[in-house]
Amino acid sequence: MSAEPKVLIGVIGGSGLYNLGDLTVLKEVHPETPWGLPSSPITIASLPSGVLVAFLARHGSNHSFSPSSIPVRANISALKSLGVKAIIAFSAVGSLREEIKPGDFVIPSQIIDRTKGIRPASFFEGTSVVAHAGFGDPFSGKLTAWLEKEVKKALDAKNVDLHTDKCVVCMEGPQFSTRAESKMYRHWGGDIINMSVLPEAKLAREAELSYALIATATDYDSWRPHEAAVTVADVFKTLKTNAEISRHVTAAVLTDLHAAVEEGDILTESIGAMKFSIMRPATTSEDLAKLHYILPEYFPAA
Ligand SMILES: CSC[C@H]1O[C@H](OP(=O)(O)O)[C@H](O)[C@@H]1O
Ligand SMILES: Nc1ncnc2[nH]cnc12
Repeated sequence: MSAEPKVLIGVIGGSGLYNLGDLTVLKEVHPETPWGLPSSPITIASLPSGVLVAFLARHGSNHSFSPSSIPVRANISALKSLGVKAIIAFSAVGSLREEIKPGDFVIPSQIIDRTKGIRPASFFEGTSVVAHAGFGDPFSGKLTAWLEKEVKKALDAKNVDLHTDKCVVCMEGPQFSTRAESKMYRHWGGDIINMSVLPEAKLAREAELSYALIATATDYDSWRPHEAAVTVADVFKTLKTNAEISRHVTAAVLTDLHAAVEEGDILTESIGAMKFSIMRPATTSEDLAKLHYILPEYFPAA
């Protein structure tokens, strides 16, 4: 009897990327988690190599969730419940640098948090548990390094530029930034801006999942003097091409990434990341059951 194929990699699609193209869809699941339902049903699909991938549309299949109302805890916990160990998240971003042109791809290494505290950003929120995850390096270093090499090869074939080691500013939205804010983010060291890498990256860290972002630039935000400030119409201009290139990237890298994840080294930073983060254990059976769903190693079944 052969073992069930594993779904080790989750892909989160952002604005414009609502499916991974013509992969073989095996099933769709929509698990009810302790934090509710994910944004959309999760598609389990097979690559031509037979490798399986779980795909989730961050804003829902019809883009029904605004960035501030995405059920991120449900999304991350649902992916983990399927056995996912590493997440590749795609995001449409504004560029804060002249050299990052609309149509370019960026794999960032840092985040500046400009969300407004209205998004639930921890699995421990509302429970008796107090925990503090390390977040100095908000993306998985090993996964990012692996992607930098392999995504570059895939993009070279399409003549698309890749920028690495950049800083993404995550703003609340839904309105875009003012010109003054956009200029300030450049002074702060921001290179690109979006509305959705947080709390996704924080929750992936708490769930001990490896997480990396592949950002696709759509516009120059609002910092350029004498140029119009960004509108959704600008974003739409490159969204379709960026989505096609994103599908090319996933088709090119996911089989080898699955092998690398299975081999294990990529996961060594994320697995065990929460081991010394918990200050106060669960004091109620409800909290224990809830957190067992996301971190069974530290919250064993009663
Ligand atoms: C459509 S412009 C603003 C919207 O686009 C980005 O979405 P995602 O990161 O999911 O690709 C940005 O973060 C905003 O949510
Ligand atoms: N300029 C911008 N600001 C915030 N999120 C974005 N997503 C795409 N472009 C953006």
